[in-house]
Amino acid sequence: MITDLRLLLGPGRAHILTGYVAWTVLFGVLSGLASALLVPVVADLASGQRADLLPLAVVTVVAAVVRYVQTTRGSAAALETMSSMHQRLGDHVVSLPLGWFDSDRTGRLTRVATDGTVMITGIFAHLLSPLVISVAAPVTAAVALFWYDWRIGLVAALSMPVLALAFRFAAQTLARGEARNHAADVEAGARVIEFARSQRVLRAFGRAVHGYQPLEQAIEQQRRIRRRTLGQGVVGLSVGGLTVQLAVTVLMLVLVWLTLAGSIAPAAAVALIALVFRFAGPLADVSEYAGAIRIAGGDLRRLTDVLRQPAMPQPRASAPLDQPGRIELDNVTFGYRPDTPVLRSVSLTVPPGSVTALVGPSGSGKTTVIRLISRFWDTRQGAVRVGGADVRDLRTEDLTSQLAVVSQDVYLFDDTMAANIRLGRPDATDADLAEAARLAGVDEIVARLPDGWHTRVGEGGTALSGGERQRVSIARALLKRAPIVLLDEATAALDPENERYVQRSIRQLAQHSTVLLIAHRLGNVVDADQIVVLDDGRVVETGTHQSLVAADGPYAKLWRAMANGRGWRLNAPQ
Ligand SMILES: Nc1ncnc2c1ncn2[C@@H]1O[C@H](COP(=O)(O)OP(=O)(O)OP(=O)(O)O)[C@@H](O)[C@H]1O
Repeated sequence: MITDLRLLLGPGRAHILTGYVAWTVLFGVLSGLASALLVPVVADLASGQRADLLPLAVVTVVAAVVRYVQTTRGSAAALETMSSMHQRLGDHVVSLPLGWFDSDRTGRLTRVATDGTVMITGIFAHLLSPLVISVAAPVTAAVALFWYDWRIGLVAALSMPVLALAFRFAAQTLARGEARNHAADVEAGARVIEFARSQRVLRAFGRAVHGYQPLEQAIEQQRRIRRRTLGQGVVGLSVGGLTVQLAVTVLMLVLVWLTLAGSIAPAAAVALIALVFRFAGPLADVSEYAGAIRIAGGDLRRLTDVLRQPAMPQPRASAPLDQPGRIELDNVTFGYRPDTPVLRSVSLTVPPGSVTALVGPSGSGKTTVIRLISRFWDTRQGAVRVGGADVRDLRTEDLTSQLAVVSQDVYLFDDTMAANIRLGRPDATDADLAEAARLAGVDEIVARLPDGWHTRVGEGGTALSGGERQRVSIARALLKRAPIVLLDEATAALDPENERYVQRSIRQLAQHSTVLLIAHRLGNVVDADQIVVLDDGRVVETGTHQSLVAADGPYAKLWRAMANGRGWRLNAPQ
């Protein structure tokens, strides 16, 4: 756990944690010492002598001061860990390959990032400190028992490994149960999100009212696992508690025996009983704290696991972009999974300032090409170059400054229309914004919205249609004026009005930028300077529309299928 907390704090700040733990141990030792110093006081009082209270008073005052410092150090360490946690998570998540963000991991990340704050406060305030004190104080009390009577000290020392084993068993049982609970919670959470997201489909097929089986099964499984964990947790805690009781009983028996045998004076025996309870009292809590610490440790580990995920390697400085606007895939073989290649030895060049259309049947790898150029993933074989530089030799900010991406799954933030378009270039003037919006046909959408430019578009842009969202995304790209525009035309929005705007925007974009587009519209394919045909992850043809139709190869078949309204199918009948 300490390693995970250090990782969250980041390099150069681990001393905050070490300092806090040191102060906590010191406080635990002092409170154990204060109990030990009670022994002579009680013994003197029991035998009717005058007791010297000074050492006890000094240690108590010092312990109070140490407690104050320890608590303030604890709050500071908790605050520091929380703020650095969010910062480090944020910094790291943006450097992870997009392949990492599957729905399970995203759900888990959401959970750890939101629960993380509460969890870290809890670790410092309610777990780490009590646990350290509950161990340091009894250990000091055991040393004191040795000091007063080595035989009782020996029994206390011998009981410690047995107690440690019992606490370990309790902690492991609780932690194992919690890990099962967590997995069941994540599964149930993912199914709830799936249920909410699939409402449209479920309702369309009349399934919503009949219950959603995967969700019901996940909730039932969650309930079963929680019940089992609860039972096992009780067993674990009972074993820890009973072992402490056993240790106390043995200590008391030895003490009584030694007193009856005359080895210990009755007054001293009374004082030692107090010390035995001081030894055992905090230990009784250890199994509970240790269990809770293990559980929190599991949560913490899930949080730091995100930080341990290898980030996309970044060069210290970017390679020079000596061929601005040029895109090149050089013998690229890539698969999302190592055993299933999606692109096979793909080589293609998009000259600066040209419009290149990427066509091919569904699943042929067109979107994957765009993802590799954007470096959402790294290719394992071959090279992807942007502006003449391998994308792996460019820092993220330098690569993204070269690219504007208009994808099918346009994400709009729950902000105003203006703010969503300004994402392309935050410092754009109002006039530039209006011009980009006009070209992409967003001004028409804005005119229809109740608050015009100030209308919030809802999370994910739910207030707009698919075609309208893509127009907003094109306006972003127009505003950004990046040297390269990667455009994945929306198949879902093939209405003539959209088509008109997209074509006009592409013409406009082509004036300043290289355009690589995944084309689904006849007009954009015919007008392209170059057409690259992909089939099953391979480039099967390259040329202009005329040359490819004349060649009467795969493109000509595609073209005829498309013109006949049957969509892109390489094997469509001619
Ligand atoms: N994140 C992913 N993980 C695993 N496989 C993926 C992933 N994304 C795409 N694929 C697979 O890679 C192959 C190529 O997909 P890609 O999206 O590049 O094709 P496409 O030509 O753009 O298809 P479409 O025209 O239908 O969008 C498909 O078999 C697809 O199932």
